[in-house]
Amino acid sequence: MCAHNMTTKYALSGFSNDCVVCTGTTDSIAAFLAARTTDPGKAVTSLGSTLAIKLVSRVRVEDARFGVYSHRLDDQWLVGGASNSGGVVLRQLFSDDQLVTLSRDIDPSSPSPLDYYPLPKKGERFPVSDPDMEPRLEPRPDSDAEYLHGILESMARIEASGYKLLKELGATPVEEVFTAGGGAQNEKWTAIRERVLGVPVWKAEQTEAAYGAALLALRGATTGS
Ligand SMILES: Nc1ncnc2c1ncn2[C@@H]1O[C@H](COP(=O)(O)OP(=O)(O)O)[C@@H](O)[C@H]1O
Ligand SMILES: O=C(CO)[C@H](O)[C@H](O)COP(=O)(O)O
Repeated sequence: MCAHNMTTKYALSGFSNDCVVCTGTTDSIAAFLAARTTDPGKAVTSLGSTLAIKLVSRVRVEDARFGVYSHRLDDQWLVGGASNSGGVVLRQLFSDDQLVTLSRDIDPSSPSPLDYYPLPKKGERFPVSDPDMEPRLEPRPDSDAEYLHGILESMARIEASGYKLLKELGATPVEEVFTAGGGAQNEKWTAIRERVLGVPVWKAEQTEAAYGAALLALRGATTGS
């Protein structure tokens, strides 16, 4: 983080001379910061266009074979990765209104027998790094609600594989997950994920990454570090 007073050059663009500019961060780190959790074992899954996980760990973990990397978070580490699965696949198949109405017919306590690997196109980054992986979204049942249930459950399995992989690579095991992004609105999906992950899963109080970016800017502007 850093903060700089705007120079005359930028003031010419319409900003005042004392406007403070702070450098930002990526969307999933910003979403993590928005959730305001810092204890080891706490994590934030961002269910936006993609599925990104960030776990607070005492141990730094890096493994390019699986698309796993760490960012420093004060004296701890934010470890995780980003899957190409996520909301963009849902948008290819359903409108946001359909996601709401179809989800009403899903019983999250009942595991879906459908096994997919939902990707928008060829290629996965994490928890498997495979540029040639093909999307798997067949067979499609007659019922759209059953189809959505199978897709949400399959994405939950990808998320669970991600957290399991981080543990196997030496990260602090996940104990609790907060959710950010558009998918956080879906309570049925949250319940499915809680069953599949085996740890408590909550919607974060602030689900917008922009809120985390604003917190970061506040810290940069007030401490200058
Ligand atoms: N009710 C819902 N259930 C599950 N996913 C949803 C729902 N409503 C919207 N989404 C998904 O949320 C995504 C948008 O979330 P957002 O955080 O704005 O994504 P991003 O900023 O990464 O593009 C869309 O891809 C959409 O499929
Ligand atoms: O897929 C993404 C954006 O579309 C992810 O948010 C991004 O790859 C995650 O990056 P980082 O881990 O550095 O926050």
